[in-house]
Amino acid sequence: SVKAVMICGENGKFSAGADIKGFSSPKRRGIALGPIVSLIERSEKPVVAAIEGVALGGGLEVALGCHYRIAHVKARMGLPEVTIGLLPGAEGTQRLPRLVGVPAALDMITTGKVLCLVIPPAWPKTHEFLLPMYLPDVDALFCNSIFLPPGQPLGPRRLSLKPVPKLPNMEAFLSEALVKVKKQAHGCLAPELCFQAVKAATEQPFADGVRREQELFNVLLTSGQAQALQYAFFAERAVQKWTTPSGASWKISDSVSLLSLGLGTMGRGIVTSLVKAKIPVVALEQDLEYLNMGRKAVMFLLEREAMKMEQGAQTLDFHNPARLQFTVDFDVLRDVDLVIEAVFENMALKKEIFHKLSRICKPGAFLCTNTSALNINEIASATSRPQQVIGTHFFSPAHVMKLLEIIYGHHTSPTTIATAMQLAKVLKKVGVVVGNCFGFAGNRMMFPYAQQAVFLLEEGSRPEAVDQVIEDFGFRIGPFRMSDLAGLDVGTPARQRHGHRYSPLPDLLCENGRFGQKTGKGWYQYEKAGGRTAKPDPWLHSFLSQYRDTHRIKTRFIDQEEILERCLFSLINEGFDILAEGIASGPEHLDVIYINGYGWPKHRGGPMFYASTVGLSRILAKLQKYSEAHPDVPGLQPSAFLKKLVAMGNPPLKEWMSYLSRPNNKL
Ligand SMILES: CCCCCCCCCCCCC[C@H](O)CC(=O)SCCNC(=O)CCNC(=O)[C@H](O)C(C)(C)COP(=O)(O)OP(=O)(O)OC[C@H]1O[C@@H](n2cnc3c(N)ncnc32)[C@H](O)[C@@H]1OP(=O)(O)O
Repeated sequence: SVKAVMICGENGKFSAGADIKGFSSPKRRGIALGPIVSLIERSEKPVVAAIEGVALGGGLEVALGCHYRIAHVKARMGLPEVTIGLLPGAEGTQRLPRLVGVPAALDMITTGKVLCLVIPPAWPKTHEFLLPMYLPDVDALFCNSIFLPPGQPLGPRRLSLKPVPKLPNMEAFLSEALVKVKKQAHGCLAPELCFQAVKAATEQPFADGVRREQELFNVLLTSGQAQALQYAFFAERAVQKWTTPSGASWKISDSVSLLSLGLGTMGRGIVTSLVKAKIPVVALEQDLEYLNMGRKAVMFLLEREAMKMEQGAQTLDFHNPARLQFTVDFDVLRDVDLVIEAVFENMALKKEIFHKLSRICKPGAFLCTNTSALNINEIASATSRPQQVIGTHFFSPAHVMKLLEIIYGHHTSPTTIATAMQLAKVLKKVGVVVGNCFGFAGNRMMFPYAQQAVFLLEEGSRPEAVDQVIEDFGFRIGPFRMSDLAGLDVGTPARQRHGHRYSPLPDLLCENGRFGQKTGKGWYQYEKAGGRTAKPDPWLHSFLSQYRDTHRIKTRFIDQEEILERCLFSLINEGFDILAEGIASGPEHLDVIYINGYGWPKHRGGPMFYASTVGLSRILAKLQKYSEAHPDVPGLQPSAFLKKLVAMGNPPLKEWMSYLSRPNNKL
């Protein structure tokens, strides 16, 4: 007597797919979702997927096995398996191309993008894939009347029986698509295997395509990359759950106004990201000329962001002074709830400004400083409210980069930390709370890495060789290309200083007018000042030879293994010191920082996860070897905490912190 079956989720959500934890569980059992989806599709009774909330991964694959799909206007759908190192393994790579065509299916499956419904102008309107309809309107009657004219056979509704829509130039399209997928993958395996599975749909009958999908799925399931990406998925969520023991929190609502002080590169990005998050913001500069320059730059960024968004300009509403205001009048400080200072990295200037802020701002206002290395306690000491002072280290470009490093000082209150975490959430950034030390967690780990890269040049390598190794590892950009991009005059780096090895190379390049991309030459040469295409530079090669001759450094061939190990192991080594000092609450925090702020390849799970996969004993042995060869480089001397973990038998990463004898977090 059943006329039709409707599958829906509970609590406003269809399904987020398979339980990701299950993939790495030792008790993993082969629960095959594909045959269940096939069974649904073979049903003689019509089956409708009623999608509300999310239909992701295996959830969407179930919907693809149904004969009809209807979706709530706010539904989000996608096959994000690639982002956790897998591919849709329940026949989704074979059904989706049959439904939406190869180009759209490839795009969804190889990127994992999650789609929202685009409501057509003449809504309501039917569409093969997405029929926008509010769920309350859906009932059995609706199913009968709209979908099931009496006697209509279900055959044409079964996707597995449909051919994959042909393209006039399928072969050429696929080879071009493969080049694009490989280029964007940066060494991650899953996008290419996703591609192969979809390609199989274009070449083989459905059943054979499914077999190919299963083979490829199993390759990924057992790969280290899938484990790394799934670790990163949970690590990102765990660090954001950070709370103070008192459970302090503070909600940023529409009635809160924020002020960004300083409209240089960082200030402009910060204002843009606040406006994007629809927080009322006042942008303050010290002088009218800088204000006007800053205003122009912010407006340019906002126009560009609005163009990327559906109905962006109206939504952002940035011409409305209630939303965004520019001023040189410090009196506006009296009314704002939170200030983000983003002036130059100069302690004296910052202290002067914080003294002023503390005098003018209302008593409850929070004072954030955007700094990448300066001492939060010293800045806070210039105020009468150190408990409300906190570091918010944005990454450039601030309206794009996801990381917000949040630094608490000696006196910072839990409420202030909770406020900064809430700010990160509202800005759709990943907030990671760390303690106060020079460079905090991220840059502190970056220093030994950058230092090793320069030492390798002194000893015989070239910028292009070092960058190549690091980029082959999966970083978007190697240390020298990064240095040229940021400018050689930005950053810290006599061959000996305080008894430790030090390289003057970056300074010498600056003295030769080589500041990086902005001057058209740095570690590389560029087509013009401001150019982007790095070319190896014979001038630099001969400069390096002369430098080695002057300092009597014997040039030697340095292989890829040494380049990689000296750069990455020194960075990881610093990470162990940071954990031991309680600057970060756990290895996941450092991994999330590196993935979201420094371009560490996510499929390697972050530096500390990577260390756990390489094996701590191996890292220790290599550091010992390199530090014996370079006794004047402290960054290569193995961390005591690393040594302890090796002595304890190399415990799994989630147990590392339990080997520290004192509580690692003052909060
Ligand atoms: C039992 C398995 C055995 C395997 C044997 C092999 C047999 C082969 C079978 C093949 C079948 C393949 C099926 C399919 O192709 C594979 C998949 O479906 S993989 C999963 C794909 N889905 C996703 O990647 C979705 C990931 N989740 C999200 O994108 C987001 O979480 C969300 C759903 C959009 C919700 O976002 P938010 O509202 O912001 O909330 P959070 O992100 O904070 O999440 C809340 C809470 O839920 C946890 N969570 C979310 N999704 C999953 C998930 N799929 N599995 C497990 N846990 C999930 C998340 O971690 C949070 O948990 P908390 O931190 O609060 O503990």
